[in-house]
Amino acid sequence: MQLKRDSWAEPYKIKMVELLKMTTPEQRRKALEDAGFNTFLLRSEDVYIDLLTDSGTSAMSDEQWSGMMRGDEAYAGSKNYYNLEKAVYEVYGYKYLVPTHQGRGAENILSQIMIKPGDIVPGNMYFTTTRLHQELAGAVFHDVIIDEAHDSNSEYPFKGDVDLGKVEKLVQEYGAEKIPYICVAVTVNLAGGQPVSMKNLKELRAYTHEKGIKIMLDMTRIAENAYFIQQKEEGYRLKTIAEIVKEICSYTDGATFSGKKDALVNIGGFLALNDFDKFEEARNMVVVYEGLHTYGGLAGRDMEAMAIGIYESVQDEHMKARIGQVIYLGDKMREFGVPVVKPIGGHGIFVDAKQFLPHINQDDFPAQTLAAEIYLDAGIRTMERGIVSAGRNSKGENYHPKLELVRFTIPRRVYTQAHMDVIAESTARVYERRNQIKGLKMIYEPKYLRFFQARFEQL
Ligand SMILES: Cc1ncc(COP(=O)(O)O)c(C=O)c1O
Ligand SMILES: N[C@@H](Cc1ccc(O)cc1)C(=O)O
Repeated sequence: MQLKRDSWAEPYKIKMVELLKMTTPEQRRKALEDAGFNTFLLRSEDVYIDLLTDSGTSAMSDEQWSGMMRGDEAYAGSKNYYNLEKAVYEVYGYKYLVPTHQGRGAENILSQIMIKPGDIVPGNMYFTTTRLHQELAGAVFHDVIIDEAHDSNSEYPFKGDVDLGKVEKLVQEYGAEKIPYICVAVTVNLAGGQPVSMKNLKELRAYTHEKGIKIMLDMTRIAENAYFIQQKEEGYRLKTIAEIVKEICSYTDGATFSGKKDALVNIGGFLALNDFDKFEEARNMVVVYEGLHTYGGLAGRDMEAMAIGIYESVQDEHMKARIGQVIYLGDKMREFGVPVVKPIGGHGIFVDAKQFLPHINQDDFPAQTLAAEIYLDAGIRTMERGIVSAGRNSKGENYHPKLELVRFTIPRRVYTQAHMDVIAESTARVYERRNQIKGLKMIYEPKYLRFFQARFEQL
C-alpha cells in the first residue's frame, strides 16, 4: 500500500488553552429541555465541542492580541480606523470604508441606501439576516443560484454560481430599473459553504454592466471561496489566495463583511464601496445606527485586530489548513455513511437531515431534531439550517427549503484533528440509532429570525 504523503499541518503553535467541560447524559438532557430543544438557547458552559458557528469564535493570533493593546480609543479619527481602511484597500481594493459592529449592521445600511419599496433583489441563495434587511427596506428577494445548489448530492464544484438565465428572467419580468443590485455571496453559507467560480463572476459583471445593475458582494468568507478557486478552477492553480481575493472584489461595486469569520476576530464588520456619493450616504447613516463613521460601533482595538486578521486570512498556508480540517471531518463522516452535502464546503460540514431521518416529515423539523440528538450524544453543539431557519414569507406561510441541513461549523484555529475524530464518531453513533428518533413540535415562535429563539417539544 502506498503511504499517504500529502499531510498538512496547522501553520501555528498553541500558546494558551481554554479547558473544556465534559457533561453527563443526564445533564445534557436537562440542559436541552431547558433550552426548548434549540441549540441557540443552550448555555455554552454545557457544551463540550461548540460547532454552533464559525462567527466570532476563532482564535486570534499573538499579533492580533498585540494589536488590541494598540487600540486608540479616541471618539473620532482613531488611528486604528485608518489602519483598517488601509487593509480593506490593500487586500480587497475597495476605496471607501464604513465600519459597523458586525455584518448585519452593514447589511442594514446597504439595504437602506440602495433599495426602494417594490424593488427586486436577486441573490445566490438567501442568507437570513441579509434577506431580512432587504425585505425591511421594501424589496422582494429572488433566489438566482444554480439548481445544483439545492441538491445535496450534486458534486458540481461551484454550487454557489449565479444562474444568469434566472437573472435575465427577472430583468424581463420586472425591468432592470427595479433591480438596484444583485447580492452575490461568496462561499454560500446556506448551500453548505459552496464557492462561486471566477468565470461566473466575470460573466455576471459583463451582464450587469450592460443592464446597469450593480453587484454587491457578501464577502464574509471570501478567502475560503478564493481557496476553492485556486484548487478547482482552471487557470488559478498558481495564483495566491491574496491575488484571487482581489480579483473577486474587482468584479463588484461594493461589499458587506462580517469580520467575525474570515478576519479571525470576535466582533466587527464593515460596508465597503467604490462610489463616493453612496459612501457619503452610508457614512451619514452609520452615525444613526452604529456610531461615528470612524468607529461604527467598534472599539479602536477591535478595528486593529480586524485589520491584522484581514492580512492573516489571505495567507495560503492558513487557508490550506483551515479547509483541510473541514475536509478531514467531512471525509471521516462519509466513511461512517453519514449523508453530508457534497462537495465539502468552506466553513463546516452540512449533514443532510432529510436523508439521515427520512421518516421525519419536514414539518416535524428533522434538522432541528437532529441537532438536538447530536448534542445529547456527546455535548457537541451544531445548528439547524432548514425549515426553521427559512422562516415565513410575507404572507405568513412557511418556506419549505429543499435543503434540510444540520451545520457542523468549524471555528478557525480552535479545535484539533482529535476533536474532529470525536465529532465524527459521535455523529456515527446517532446515525446508528436514527430509526428510534422522533420529530419536534414548535411551541414558541418569535417574529424575526425565529431559529435563534424558537422553542420546541418532543413529539
Ligand atoms: C454569509 C453571511 N452573511 C452575513 C452574515 C451577517 O454577519 P453578522 O453575524 O456579523 O451580523 C453572516 C453571519 O451572520 C453570514 O454568514
Ligand atoms: N453568520 C453567523 C451567525 C448567524 C447564524 C445564523 C444566522 O441565520 C444568522 C447569523 C453564522 O453563519 O453562523
